[in-house]
Amino acid sequence: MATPRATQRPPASEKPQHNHIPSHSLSKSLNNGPSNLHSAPPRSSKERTSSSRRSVTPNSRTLSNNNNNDEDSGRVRVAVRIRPRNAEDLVLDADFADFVELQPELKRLKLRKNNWSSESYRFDEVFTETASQRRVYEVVAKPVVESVLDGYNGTVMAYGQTGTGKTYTVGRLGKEDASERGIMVRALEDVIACTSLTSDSVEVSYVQLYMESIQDLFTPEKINIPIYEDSKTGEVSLPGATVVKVRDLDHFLELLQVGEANRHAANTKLNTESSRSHAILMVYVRRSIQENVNEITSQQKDTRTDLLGSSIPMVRKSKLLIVDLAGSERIDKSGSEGALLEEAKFINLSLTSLGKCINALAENSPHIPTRDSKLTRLLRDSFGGSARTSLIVTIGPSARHHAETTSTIMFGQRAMKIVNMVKLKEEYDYESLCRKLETQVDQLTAEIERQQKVQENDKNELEKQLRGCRNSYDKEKNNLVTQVEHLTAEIERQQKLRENDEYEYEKQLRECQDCYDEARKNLASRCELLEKENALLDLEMKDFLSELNRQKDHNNLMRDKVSQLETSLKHSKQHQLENSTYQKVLADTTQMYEKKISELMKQLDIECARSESAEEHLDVMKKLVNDHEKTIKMYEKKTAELIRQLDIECARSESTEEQLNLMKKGMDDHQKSIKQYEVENSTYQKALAHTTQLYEKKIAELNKKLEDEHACFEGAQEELDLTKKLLNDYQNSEQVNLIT
Ligand SMILES: Nc1ncnc2c1ncn2[C@@H]1O[C@H](COP(=O)(O)OP(=O)(O)OP(=O)(O)O)[C@@H](O)[C@H]1O
Repeated sequence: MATPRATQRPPASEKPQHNHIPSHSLSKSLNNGPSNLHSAPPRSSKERTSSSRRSVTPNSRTLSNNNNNDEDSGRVRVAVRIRPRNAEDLVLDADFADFVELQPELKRLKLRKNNWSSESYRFDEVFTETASQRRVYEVVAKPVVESVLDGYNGTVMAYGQTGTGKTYTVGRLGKEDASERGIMVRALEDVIACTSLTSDSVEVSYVQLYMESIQDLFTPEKINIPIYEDSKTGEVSLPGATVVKVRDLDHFLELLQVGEANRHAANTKLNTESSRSHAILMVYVRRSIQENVNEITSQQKDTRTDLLGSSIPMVRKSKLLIVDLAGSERIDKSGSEGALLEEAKFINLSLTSLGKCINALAENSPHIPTRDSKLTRLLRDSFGGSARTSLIVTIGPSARHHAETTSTIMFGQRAMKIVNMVKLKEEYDYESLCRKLETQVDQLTAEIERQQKVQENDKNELEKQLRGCRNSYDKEKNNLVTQVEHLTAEIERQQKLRENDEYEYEKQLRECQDCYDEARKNLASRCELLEKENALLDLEMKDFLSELNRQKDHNNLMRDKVSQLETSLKHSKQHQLENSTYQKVLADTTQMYEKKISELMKQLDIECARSESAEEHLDVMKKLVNDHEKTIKMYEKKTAELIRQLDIECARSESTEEQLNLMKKGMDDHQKSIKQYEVENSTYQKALAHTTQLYEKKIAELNKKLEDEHACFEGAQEELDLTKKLLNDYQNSEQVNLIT
């Protein structure tokens, strides 16, 4: 219940309804089915919400200005629902049909006053006792929910006497049977389905108003929660209440169950099954808008791009109130006493002040007593404010409650006269812009840091590679140098060895040659000597032989002589007697000759032995010559082998020299590639410096942008604070005026 429309000034951030009137894809199904309380607005095919929505694809949300129901679109819609008869009703009220007559096809309800007169009342919808929960939701609440999704505040409220089905209609969880789900669950189901998990948010608070104290149903310890009214926007909120961000429907069902349990616990404490409090579910929907660029007028474009030179994201922050009021029975009829009476008075106070406000609004009264109770303060926006409101009034079938039913019907009738001025709750989403820019700056900074890191890494990698190359080059160079040194040393050593060997071999060869020559010479001289000796010996032998022969001849002669002598001796012996002297001389001569023969024989033996030994010596010498010849041959073979080895060594030395040349060439190539690396490295460093400069420039620009944006934001904030202050002052002065 807001101040009269004439006195309301739409805040700068809000748009009057004639610009945008909500509609939503969800009504599509309804347009073909049963009519709903709020006229279904036509859709533009252009506007579509993003595909990241949680389920169905929403349709157009823009209305043409010449909508026929334009005048009527802000009116509070009222439907009436009758509870099916229960056992008690069946026993006690057989005459019910005579008291109330429902004409759903005419959307009328007839109440019989007395036997001869009855009154007929027209509603936006009349639900019979067979109406399903789904139909009630779709007709009563769904248009409001769609409106909320389009950025308008909305209220769905159940009003009626105790036990007529308010909680059943609004708060039924339908745990066992989903078809029994009430408005709260179905509304959240649609809200969750039509919002994006990433860009939108759905939050809920659940409170009860009991004896003018607001208690948090999520955190029941929180009582006496103060109401905050935004003097500028007229928005009513409960900053002290727990706000829970809804993840999904199951999460919401859990939350609602907790709230219901807390509400039930409070009722049980009061020893009653009926709800003694008003339960209010507040659903805060925040949706970011991805507007079609073609649909933004150039003026809008200017205002949305002036500040930062780039488009500012828009956000729609709407609120849905689903209210399950306490029973509206009369105190005298309920027969309450003591504490219950006090409680009933409070319930009545809030309901009475709600009734008063409704009356004042219905009669276009200049003063609406919204501040009389917390309920009316909380519902300030719902009746005569900027919200789209649907009211479902529940009645019981019992004729015994004739007065309550009539009063409920009259309440509904008066509420139908109230016309709200629904306003789009759209504003610049500075928060998300700030977040977006901060994220962008963070991302850019991170990107720059990443790039710098990458470049640094590249540089390090290149330097590492270069170092590696240099190291491997140095290593290789050192290796090569060492190898060359080794090889040179080896070659030198080999050469030295070779020279030594050569020298040694030559020496040996020379020695061998000398030995050989010497041996040959010796052999030759020896041979000569031996030959000479041989010749001598031959001569001697010949002499000996001739001598021997001569001696033999002499001997033979001697023998002949001896035989002659012997004959003579015989003769002599004969004559011995004749000549003893002669005999003696003969014996002496024989003796002397025998002695000479034995000496000659001895000499002959000696000469033979000498000749044998000379022959033996000759054999030895011949053997020695043979051995010498063999040794010479062996030396020749060895020399040939050494010459062959020398050739191999020469070939090896040549190949080593070739290898050395190759290595030197490799070294030159390495040096060339290192030079190339150095050139590349300097190019990379230049590019790095250039990129770094670019990024630094970019960061500076972004920082400047951010600072400008902060400055704008602070300016706007200051303006906001100033306006708030002015409005507060104005309200204070108005209150002072009212009191006076
Ligand atoms: N349309 C309906 N169909 C079937 N049962 C219903 C219907 N409406 C109400 N009831 C039943 O009637 C009883 C009372 O309903 P409910 O508690 O919703 O009334 P209420 O108006 O919320 O009462 P209170 O104000 O005392 O809390 C419940 O048992 C409920 O299940």
